[in-house]
Amino acid sequence: MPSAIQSVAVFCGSRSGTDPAHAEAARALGAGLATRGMTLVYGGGGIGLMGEVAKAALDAGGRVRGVIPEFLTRIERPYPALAELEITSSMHTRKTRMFELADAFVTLSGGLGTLDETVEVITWRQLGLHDKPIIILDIDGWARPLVTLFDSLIDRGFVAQGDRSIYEVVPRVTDALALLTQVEAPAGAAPAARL
Ligand SMILES: Nc1ncnc2c1ncn2[C@@H]1O[C@H](COP(=O)(O)O)[C@@H](O)[C@H]1O
Repeated sequence: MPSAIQSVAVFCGSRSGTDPAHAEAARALGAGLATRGMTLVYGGGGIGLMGEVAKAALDAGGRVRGVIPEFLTRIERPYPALAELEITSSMHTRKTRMFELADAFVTLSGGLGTLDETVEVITWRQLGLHDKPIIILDIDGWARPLVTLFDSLIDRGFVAQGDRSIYEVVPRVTDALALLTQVEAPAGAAPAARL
């Protein structure tokens, strides 16, 4: 039975980028999820946009669940006030665990790690392993080159036309939050063993 979205994995940068709009968006997203009663699932770090989104969600009284591989705890420094932090043995188990904990995914601006996480949940949905909503935020034009690449892959016949509907691209945090309150959480997803 589909139900309301209760937990959202946010993929975002371990750096904050050059434009303060990215950090503002991270804070708005964290606070917005918290005030809507949605749990934030994220990579557990206390740095960059990851730290901003977690702090904002916690400050707004939200539930935050961090998932970080042991080797990264010294680099991405878990957010100090985080009560719920799972430490995994590898990047792969981190990604699988974040996938399991989330009803939906939101990509905020970030670097290569953010790209990897985003493309992975898109491809898992393309392969029919899940039906969870995927929202890409285009803050300060961050997502435009990515969307252009995806569209080019469709135009060149490497990706099916219908796969364009796997993800939504929105310009504002308020649009992402509105979508999350409208869509339903899918009934089931692939067991971790299939990921
Ligand atoms: N290859 C990767 N797969 C998944 N996640 C990764 C990978 N490389 C880095 N990450 C994590 O993603 C976030 C954001 O990284 P940015 O490169 O700053 O976007 C961070 O937690 C990385 O550990």
